[in-house]
Amino acid sequence: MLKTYTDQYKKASEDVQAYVENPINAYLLVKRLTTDWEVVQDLIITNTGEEFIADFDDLKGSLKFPSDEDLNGAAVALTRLQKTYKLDTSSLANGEINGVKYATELTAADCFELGRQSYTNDDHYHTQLWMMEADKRLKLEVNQSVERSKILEYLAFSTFKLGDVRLALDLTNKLLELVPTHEKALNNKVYYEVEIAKTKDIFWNRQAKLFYEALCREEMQPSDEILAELKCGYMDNGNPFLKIAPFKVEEAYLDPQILIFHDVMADDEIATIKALAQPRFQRAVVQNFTTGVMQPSSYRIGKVAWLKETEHKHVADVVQRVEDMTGLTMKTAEDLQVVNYGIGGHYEPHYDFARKGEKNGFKDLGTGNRIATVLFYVSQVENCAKSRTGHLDNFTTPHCSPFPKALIHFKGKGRSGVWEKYRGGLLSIQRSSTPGLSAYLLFILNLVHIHFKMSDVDQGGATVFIDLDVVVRPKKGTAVFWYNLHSNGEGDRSTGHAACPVLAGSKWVSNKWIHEDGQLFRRPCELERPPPEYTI
Ligand SMILES: O=C(O)CCC(=O)C(=O)O
Ligand SMILES: [Fe+2]
Repeated sequence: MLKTYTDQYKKASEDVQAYVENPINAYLLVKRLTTDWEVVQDLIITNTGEEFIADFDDLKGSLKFPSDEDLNGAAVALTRLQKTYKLDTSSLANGEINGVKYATELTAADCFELGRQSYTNDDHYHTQLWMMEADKRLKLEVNQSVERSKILEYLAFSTFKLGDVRLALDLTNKLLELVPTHEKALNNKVYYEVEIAKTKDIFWNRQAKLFYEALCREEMQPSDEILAELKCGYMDNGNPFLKIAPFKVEEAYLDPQILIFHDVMADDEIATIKALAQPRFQRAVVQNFTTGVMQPSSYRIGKVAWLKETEHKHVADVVQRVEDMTGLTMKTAEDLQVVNYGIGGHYEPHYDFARKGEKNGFKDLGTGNRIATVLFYVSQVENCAKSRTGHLDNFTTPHCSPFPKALIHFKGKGRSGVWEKYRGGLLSIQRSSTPGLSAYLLFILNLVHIHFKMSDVDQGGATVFIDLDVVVRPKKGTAVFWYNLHSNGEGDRSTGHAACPVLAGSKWVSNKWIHEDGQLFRRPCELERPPPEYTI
């Protein structure tokens, strides 16, 4: 303890002005004279006589020591600087600012105190950072400057406040290993366990949010192995009309299959859809899982309108196209939903299907659960596709490989399609070898040289699949298709997805939600037995 003071004193005396101008030193100096001083005082009290203590109290009175408020001020100043200039906690604790060593190293106790002060200010983010640093430093200290249990107590609680209940429980368990009778920890443990049990049902937890945000910034993507398997080409699904103009399709993911269809909504259709939707837009609502009530929520910010096929030929044409694209009947589908997001508009991670235990689900509709989604991009978020290059600049998946080595079957048994090679620069079509419903997929080889690169995020608003690391950028006239349910009717939990906040401009999409009823002979069976939808 004494050494800490003499070291600090020596350093400060070299150049008093320079010493206190540094925020780390300023904090340390104030700390030595507040919380640390109390320890000194305690030491003296236990070791010496009354007389000295009287002198000591006089001394403290006359010298005007910094108060707890001063300490808090110094700590807040340091964390503010840390936040503004993104200063790394470990470097600060080493006495460094932006790579330059200015000050004395902090002890575990100094870091702990910074954490404690941050905690007093309800700044759980910095509490967590500093408590973690304190814990790290403590491991290296011979004479431990603070008790680990104290660090863990704050760390666990701030971690809980930051939303990571599981980690909070973990830390609390560690604390209980050290102090099994720690009353607060025992209570918190029970509380955290209950919270975890409750939130099992809530898809929207902090972890999901972190993935969602990272995906929106395009910081993640599927592994190279997965990307290498993705194909793109032309598909006519065996539909005679489409032989002339087959769909231009690419895979964004294989299992579950996510397909991107290009040029499936014409400009005049888009104009009609926008014109019909505009006057009847209403704030988007979501269904409360427990009560079944439709209500506005901060997790979905946008405006919504519904269009019927009977209203306009263009709407009917688009719906017919969905049938052609998917092979699924539209008889039991919901009306076409049009959504408009303004700046900051978004839809946080969710499933399109009704989960087990969800109140109401789609019971009113009486057509079963939402088996599949076709999501049209009715507008392009400005500049979104600007950096894509290549012959087929309509393909948005940057990694799709145009040259399959073998014929790839459209996933599923019932409707087997074939990715066909393009030989010697000519298109060739090969009929699927599977009898019954057949599908065709034309494939262009050799001539197509796709050279895509991931660009910086331009204006946000992508659709992201948070378990798969798939990012689909909005592109006018394009649609994404995926099955929400396994072929046995169980919800596919890997289809969790979200609409990233729009950074600039406005984003229009249109959903066609296809339902289970009537699809028995239309949907291909899955090759493997699907996993059960885990229950809540
Ligand atoms: O707007 C998007 O990108 C996704 C919308 C969506 O997931 C939904 O409306 O259910
Ligand atoms: Fe959705």
